[in-house]
Amino acid sequence: HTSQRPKVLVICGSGLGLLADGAANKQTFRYQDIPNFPVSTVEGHEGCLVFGTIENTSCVFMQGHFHLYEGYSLCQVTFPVRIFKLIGVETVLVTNASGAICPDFKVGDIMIIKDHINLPGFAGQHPLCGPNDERFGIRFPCMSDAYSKDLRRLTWDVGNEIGCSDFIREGVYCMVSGPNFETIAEARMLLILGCDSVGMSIVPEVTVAKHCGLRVLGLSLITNMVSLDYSREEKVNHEEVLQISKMRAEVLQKMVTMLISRCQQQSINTH
Ligand SMILES: O=P(O)(O)O[C@@H]1C[C@H](O)[C@@H](CO)O1
Ligand SMILES: Nc1nc2[nH]cnc2c(=O)[nH]1
Repeated sequence: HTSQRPKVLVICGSGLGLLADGAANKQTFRYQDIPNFPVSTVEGHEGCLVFGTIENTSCVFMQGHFHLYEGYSLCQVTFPVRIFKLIGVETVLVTNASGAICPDFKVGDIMIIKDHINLPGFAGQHPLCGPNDERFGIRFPCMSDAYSKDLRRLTWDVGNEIGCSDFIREGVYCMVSGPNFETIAEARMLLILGCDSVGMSIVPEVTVAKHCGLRVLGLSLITNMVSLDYSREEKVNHEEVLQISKMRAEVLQKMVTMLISRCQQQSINTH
C-alpha cells in the first residue's frame, strides 16, 4: 500500500504522536487495518503508522506502541521492529514518557537514554527468550552499547542549537511492567540501583532492534517526579503524563526533525 521504504523508524510514546507532524508526503495507515499488527489500547497512543519524508530521508512513525500491561506478549510488542528491519530501516528513534527517579531532574526535561535496566528481563520476561532466529541476530547479543554514542552526541548538539540545553539530561532508564506507578519503597530501590527515570516501555523494542543490528537513539520525556518520600502528597496519574507530553511535543518534534535531517547530512554510518 506504500512505495515508501523508510530508513528511520520513530516510535512515539504516550502523547507524542505529534512527532510525525514534521514529515512531508505523509501516508497514514491504522494499525487495525494491518493484518496481524497489534492495536493500541491506551489513551495518547493513536494507533497509526505514518510514512513520510524529512528532507530526503524516508521515515515511518509509529503513533503509539505496545506494552506488557496491555496483555501483549513481548513477541507482539516487538513485532513491528522486525517488520521494519525487513523493510530496510537502519535507525530507530524511540521516545517515551517516564517518571524521574533522579532528584535533580525536573518535569519537562528530555532525557537522552544512555543505558537501560531491563527489570522484566531479569524475571524472564525478555523478547529474545525462545529459539533464536539467526536471520535477525546472534543468540547472545551484547547490550553494553545499546544506545548509539554518535546519535547521543548529535542530540546534545541539536539541543544546544534549538536552545533547549537547559532541559536536556542524560541518564539510565529502567523499565517496569506497570500498569501501576511505583510505590515509594520501589522508587527508593530504583534510586539505589542507579536508575534516573522509570517507565513501562521501549526496552523490549530497543533490545530487539539492537539484536538485529539497528542503530538506536532513545529520548525519554520526564513527565513527573516519582515520590521518594512518604511525606510527599502529590499523586501521579496518566492525565498528567499526557499533559506534559503535549506541552513538550512541539520542541521534541523540532528536535527529532533536525536529528533526522542531520543524520542524513552527516551520513553517520557507525552503529
Ligand atoms: O508508552 P510510554 O512508555 O510513553 O508511556 C508511559 C508508560 C505508560 O504507558 C504511561 C503511564 O502514564 O506513560
Ligand atoms: N513506571 C512509571 N511509568 C511512567 N510513565 C510516566 N511516568 C511514569 C512513572 O512515574 N512510573
